[in-house]
Amino acid sequence: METKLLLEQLPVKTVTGTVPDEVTDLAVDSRAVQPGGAFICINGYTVDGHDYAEKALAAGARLIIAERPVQFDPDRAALVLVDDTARAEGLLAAAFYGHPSRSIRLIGVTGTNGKTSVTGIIHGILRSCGRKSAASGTIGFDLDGTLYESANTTTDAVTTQQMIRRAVLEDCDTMTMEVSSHGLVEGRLAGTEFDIAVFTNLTHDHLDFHGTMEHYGYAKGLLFSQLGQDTTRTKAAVLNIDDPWSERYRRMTPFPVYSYGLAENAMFRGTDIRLGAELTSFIMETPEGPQDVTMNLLGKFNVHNALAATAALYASGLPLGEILDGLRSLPPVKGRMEKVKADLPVTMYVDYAHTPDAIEKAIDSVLPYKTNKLIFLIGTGGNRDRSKRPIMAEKASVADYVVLTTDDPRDEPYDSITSELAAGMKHDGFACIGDREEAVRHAVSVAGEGDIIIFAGKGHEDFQIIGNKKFPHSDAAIAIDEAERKFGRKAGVRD
Ligand SMILES: CC(=O)N[C@H]1[C@@H](OP(=O)(O)OP(=O)(O)OC[C@H]2O[C@@H](n3ccc(=O)[nH]c3=O)[C@H](O)[C@@H]2O)O[C@H](CO)[C@@H](O)[C@@H]1O[C@H](C)C(=O)N[C@@H](C)C(=O)N[C@H](CCC(=O)O)C(=O)O
Ligand SMILES: Nc1ncnc2c1ncn2[C@@H]1O[C@H](COP(=O)(O)OP(=O)(O)OP(=O)(O)O)[C@@H](O)[C@H]1O
Repeated sequence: METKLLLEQLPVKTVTGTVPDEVTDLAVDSRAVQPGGAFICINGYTVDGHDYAEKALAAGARLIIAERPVQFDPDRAALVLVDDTARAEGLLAAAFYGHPSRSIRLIGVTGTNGKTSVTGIIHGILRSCGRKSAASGTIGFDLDGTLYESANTTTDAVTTQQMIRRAVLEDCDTMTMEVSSHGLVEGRLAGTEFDIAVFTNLTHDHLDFHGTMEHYGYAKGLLFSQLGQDTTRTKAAVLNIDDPWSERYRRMTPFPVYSYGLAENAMFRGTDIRLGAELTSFIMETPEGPQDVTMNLLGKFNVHNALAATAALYASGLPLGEILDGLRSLPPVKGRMEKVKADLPVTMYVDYAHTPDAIEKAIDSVLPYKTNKLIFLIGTGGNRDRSKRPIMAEKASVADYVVLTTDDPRDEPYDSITSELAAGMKHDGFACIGDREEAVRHAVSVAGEGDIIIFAGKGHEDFQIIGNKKFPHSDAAIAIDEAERKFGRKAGVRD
């Protein structure tokens, strides 16, 4: 791309050195720099990208975008100073990749819980209708059925624009993105044009980063204000009427609102909900009248997620009949109240609940058909929001027996995590076992025939991060192994 055109995107303070006619690539990581490319220096939480400018130049960078002067040879490269390189990254990346978000229908999904689920439901419905679709988030980047790994729920701006561009080149008509509050606050989405913004809910999480719920709530609100003010465009906000924050988000955008939830005035409303161990049924009230829905997604929270996805797709113009056919045939979202497929005398689920609200919702989803004991295993990550730990255990106390363990302990000692969880327990029926494999085995060992066990916190993940290393880990595989041992029979794992 012509350097002149690229730099027109930015409020530039100064340009020094020899400006190349063209820039061949953009990078925020010196290790990814291509000869003839531009390197953007980001001051991160761990290191300062400005300290890697020299490496970037050695790798062939011809343009350095920085907030402060760095050493460079003015005959071989140029230095562009700006106020905020994180914002610059978004604007440059959007321009460099040809503003791909303008060439595709882009749906953004934000909220404390449910982003992965709603994103997966929208993507799954579109694909089941034979449409090409892309999705990005915690699970990775899914380009119409091919999954690529990604480092974050909402990736850095360069990666984000690259993904949208790939979706455009693959002729996807829609891309659905999980939008984290971190991503919004850090400007990872600067330069990204959303058509539809979806809000799931706002409850306690990430207060180590945002400080207060008020700041956290406003961070999520950025998605709605970033829909912009150009009302000649067909855009929409999809809001959960049961969450009080929706009223504030409604006021942040001039675009039409499609509401959903269980409250009476919701445009897409769930009533007559029947929760089962394998299926969920409900009536969906819609602008086209009531519809019967039976789906493989479990738990009341998934009724909310199904309503959100339906409202978003309806707002995008997909016929209601096609949306509901897709919803009815959708498999469970990976690792979200996903039943462990094994013929055993216990019913086991793997779930990703790692916030107080998600734990409450996961337990609520099995209470209607629980006949024996409910055993609930929860953990939390190390070196992250500690204030939620006792509240999580308090919510988990509704279960008959609770196993307190770790998700990704990182550098934090097991005991510090489990003891902070234990502080919130409301009864004595619990055990603290920091080693997650041992904890999973213990949960199974105390179960009797007819009991339900929920393993929460790791969901779809097949690893555990201990220290700074990833180790293979699967709650389901360990649970099946232990259950076979306990009940003295092969599990007969089903497809
Ligand atoms: C705390 C946080 O947000 N960290 C993010 C941040 O990392 P960082 O600031 O530590 O980066 P850094 O290592 O200091 O590097 C600074 C700069 O130097 C560059 N560098 C570094 C080394 C080198 O050799 N050369 C070089 O150029 C880096 O590429 C970077 O541009 O920037 C990275 C690149 O964009 C992110 O991957 C990383 O997310 C980490 C993995 C993370 O865990 N983030 C969490 C808090 C997060 O953002 N979570 C939300 C989801 C929340 C939810 O569940 O809802 C998310 O969207 O993922
Ligand atoms: N709408 C919802 N309301 C409350 N809890 C939910 C909802 N949807 C899912 N959950 C619970 O939250 C867990 C995580 O769900 P999901 O991964 O969809 O959320 P997320 O917002 O993507 O979370 P994360 O950003 O941590 O990946 C689920 O396993 C379930 O226990």
